[in-house]
Amino acid sequence: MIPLLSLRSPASPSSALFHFSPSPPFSSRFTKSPFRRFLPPTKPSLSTNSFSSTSQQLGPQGPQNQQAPRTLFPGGYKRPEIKVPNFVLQLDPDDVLADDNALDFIDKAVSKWVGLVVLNGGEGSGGRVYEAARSLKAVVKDRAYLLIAERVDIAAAVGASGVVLSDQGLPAIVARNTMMDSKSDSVFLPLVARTVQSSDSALNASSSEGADFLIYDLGQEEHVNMAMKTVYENVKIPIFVVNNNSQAEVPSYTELTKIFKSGASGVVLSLEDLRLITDDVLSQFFNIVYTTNNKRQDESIDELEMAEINRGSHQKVGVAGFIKVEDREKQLIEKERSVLTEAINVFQKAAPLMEEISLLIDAVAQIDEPFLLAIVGEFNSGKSTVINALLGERYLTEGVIPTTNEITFLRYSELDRKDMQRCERHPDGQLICYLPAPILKEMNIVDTPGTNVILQRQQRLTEEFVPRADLLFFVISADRPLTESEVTFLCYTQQWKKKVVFVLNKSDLYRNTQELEEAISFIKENTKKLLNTEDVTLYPVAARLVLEEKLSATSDDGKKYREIVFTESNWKTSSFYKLENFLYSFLDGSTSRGMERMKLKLGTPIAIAERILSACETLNRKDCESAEQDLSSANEIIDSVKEYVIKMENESISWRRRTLSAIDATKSRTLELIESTLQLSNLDVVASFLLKGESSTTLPATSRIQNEILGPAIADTQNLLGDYVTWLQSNNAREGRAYKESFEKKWPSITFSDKNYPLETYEMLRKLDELSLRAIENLSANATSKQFEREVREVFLETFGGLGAAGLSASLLTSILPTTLEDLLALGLCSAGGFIAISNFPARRQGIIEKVKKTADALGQELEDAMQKDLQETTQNLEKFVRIIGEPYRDAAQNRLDKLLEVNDELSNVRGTLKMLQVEIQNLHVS
Ligand SMILES: Nc1nc2c(ncn2[C@@H]2O[C@H](COP(=O)(O)OP(=O)(O)OP(=O)(O)O)[C@@H](O)[C@H]2O)c(=O)[nH]1
Repeated sequence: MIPLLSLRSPASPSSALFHFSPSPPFSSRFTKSPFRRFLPPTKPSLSTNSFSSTSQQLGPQGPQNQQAPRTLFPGGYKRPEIKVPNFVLQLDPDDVLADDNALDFIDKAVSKWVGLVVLNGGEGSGGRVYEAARSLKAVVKDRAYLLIAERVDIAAAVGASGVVLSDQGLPAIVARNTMMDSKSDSVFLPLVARTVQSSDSALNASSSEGADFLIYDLGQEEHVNMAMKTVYENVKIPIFVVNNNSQAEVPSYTELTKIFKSGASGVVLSLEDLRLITDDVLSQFFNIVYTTNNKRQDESIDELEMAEINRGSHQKVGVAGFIKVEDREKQLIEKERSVLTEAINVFQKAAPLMEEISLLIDAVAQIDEPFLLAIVGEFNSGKSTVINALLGERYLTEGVIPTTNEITFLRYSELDRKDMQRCERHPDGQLICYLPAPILKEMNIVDTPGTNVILQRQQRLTEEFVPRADLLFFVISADRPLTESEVTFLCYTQQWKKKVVFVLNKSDLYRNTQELEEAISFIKENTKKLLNTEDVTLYPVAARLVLEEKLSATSDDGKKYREIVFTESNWKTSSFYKLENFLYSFLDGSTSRGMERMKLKLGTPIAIAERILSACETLNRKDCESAEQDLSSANEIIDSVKEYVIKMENESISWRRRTLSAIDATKSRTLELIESTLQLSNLDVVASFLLKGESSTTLPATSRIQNEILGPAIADTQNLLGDYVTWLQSNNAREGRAYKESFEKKWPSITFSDKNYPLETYEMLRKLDELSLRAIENLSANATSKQFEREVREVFLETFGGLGAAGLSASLLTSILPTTLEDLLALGLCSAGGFIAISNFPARRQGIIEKVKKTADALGQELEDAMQKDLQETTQNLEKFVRIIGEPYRDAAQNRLDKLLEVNDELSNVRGTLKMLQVEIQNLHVS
């Protein structure tokens, strides 16, 4: 850790910019940090039953509802970012449960001003806290972070973002791990905040504890201003202040501004406080804050630029931090810049939410920056000591406990004294220190936090920094060569294709060269396998001894040290010199080592681009699959109407059968009646026709036909067909609704107003000509029975009309013969008597029977056709309806697929261009 010799306003409010990542990594001064965009999902997250299961959703608006892909960093976790300045709303369970309006108010508050909601869990009963936490979670959603104070169990149970621990509460690491176990599917690490009441505990919580932010209760501090100053200057995580002893009812606008200006990241408010502060005050406060911050940011950039100019322009000389570069190389750098700029455009199109793209943006912006050497390794391996030994001064703090908590960026600056340095805290949190060490004229060196520290934040900082380094010095401690966690970290560095030089530090711990050689060969053997290369560079060093030698050397620039190195054959010091030589040989672009440095430097952004490209390709492939799936699902739904049609056809068979069997039954009963009426033996009828003539009263059979057969049959059939029509219409309406719902449910992100559909769309579901009903509506029992009577009368008259009263006696014979067979006998007898006319009777009767049968069959056919037509009309209407409402979904899927395929082509082009660029870089040779 850098001793703050001339720390320039390190924690001025300018560091409290708009987003504060709890563990912000390095980012270039002039570009935004890539990790700033690790924002909490401020919009409601993607619903699981959305159109696709992957990143993009269908929609006329395009893929803006894209879900963030998991990060490329190990474990796939992101550190949640806390927006500052911000308000913390602190609530008791009673605030939430006892007050009916509270939830509405909280809803409004999180939509506007409040970024963090803390529910006090310490004192209330577990049940009430849980109940309140659930209600809060339902209201807050993902718009703000919900944290539960002191109750890790409840925070885990309700899926809260994290916990707030009191001064004496659970260790942060225990709370975080418990939360992580319960949130195994979350991309975001849980937040752990600590309530502190003194500057000492604030410092402790932020550094060794690894809390993500602090709630600082000023009520216990005697010298509030002094305590605040100490805390703000030394604590690098967001601090929200609360004054539980304050007499003031509610902080005024002036107070809020004062608190903010003092360096706090925000204020903790109760529900009551927040209710009393008007929206005007809050919006005014935020306006002022943002304006002030923007101004400060601009100012700080100006100052930094000035500092750059004052420092001298050696870093601007040359290209990409190189001296002696040829035109060819310059052209290559420009080419790389343009290729990568184009690649960035494509990546942003392919995966707009992939935060790592900003890594590439930064890398491209830094293409002209000096070579970046990062020293990585486990904590306590001696990273800071190695750097100090390289620089020849104890600039960085060394120690047996984790001492480097931040990314510390070392740059050259001409300062008056050799042991002098000037450090600045970058708005993103890392330290930039300007030192007068000559080696920094040619490269920037970065000290990173140890990788196997229990504080996850530090490990993440280093992991996130790795992609941007041009060369890694992997420091291994001689007392534990190549641990499991080192192997894991090493494999991670290879995901970014990093060139690694191993530095086996603390070699002085070995008793003899044999021990040293054994260690070297053990490390080399294993790293060769791990890195799949024969070319492993390893330097055994004893950095502490070298540093001491250098410090005790009298002359400048370590001349004495070099003399020692050359004169002494002590490997403990001489091997460090080899490491330095290796590094210095990198400096000259006209040598092959220097050229390798150039290749590494140019390779850094390309490796990042390749990694992002692979991620984009995977994402695009999945998205294409899901778009194809969506398209075929939409088509399947539309086509599934055919199955519905078949089902309806099948079901309609029974309706038709019922109708036909009703007609059949009527026909049979009518025929029966005809048979029984049209008999020669039916003397009553004959007599009544013959004697009474046309004016005779209606036959009993006629009224039976009308009242008992046709009347009820027609009414029944009309009802049946009425039911049939209703069945068709209601099925259509229900099915149409179901189709619409299934589209909406499957792809909730797509919303179409009904106005977008043609006017008659919904009408289609009801529309029906009702041909079947119309076919029967004119059928009258009265008219038909009259017709029947006429026919019967005709038959009788034609048969018996010529006999007269005398002839009738012959026919009396038949009065005792009741059946048709008997009719025939009667016919025989009568024929013998010469009554020929009677012989036509059976044929006439058969004629009527045929006629009735024909009429009934024709009616059956007519009804069947009409019913079929009604069915067709309804199913066709449904098909049309489903096509109309399904079309937008299908089109959206098709459009999305087309766009994705376009992006896929562009990604392939990027891959090709990157490959060519890589070949060109590999072909760079010393001229
Ligand atoms: N014996 C021996 N001890 C060393 C050597 N180099 C460093 N140390 C000691 O190892 C301890 C850790 O050194 P640091 O340089 O702070 O280690 P670091 O890797 O930067 O530690 P963090 O910043 O906490 O990750 C200190 O006590 C150093 O004095 C060495 O060459 N030999």
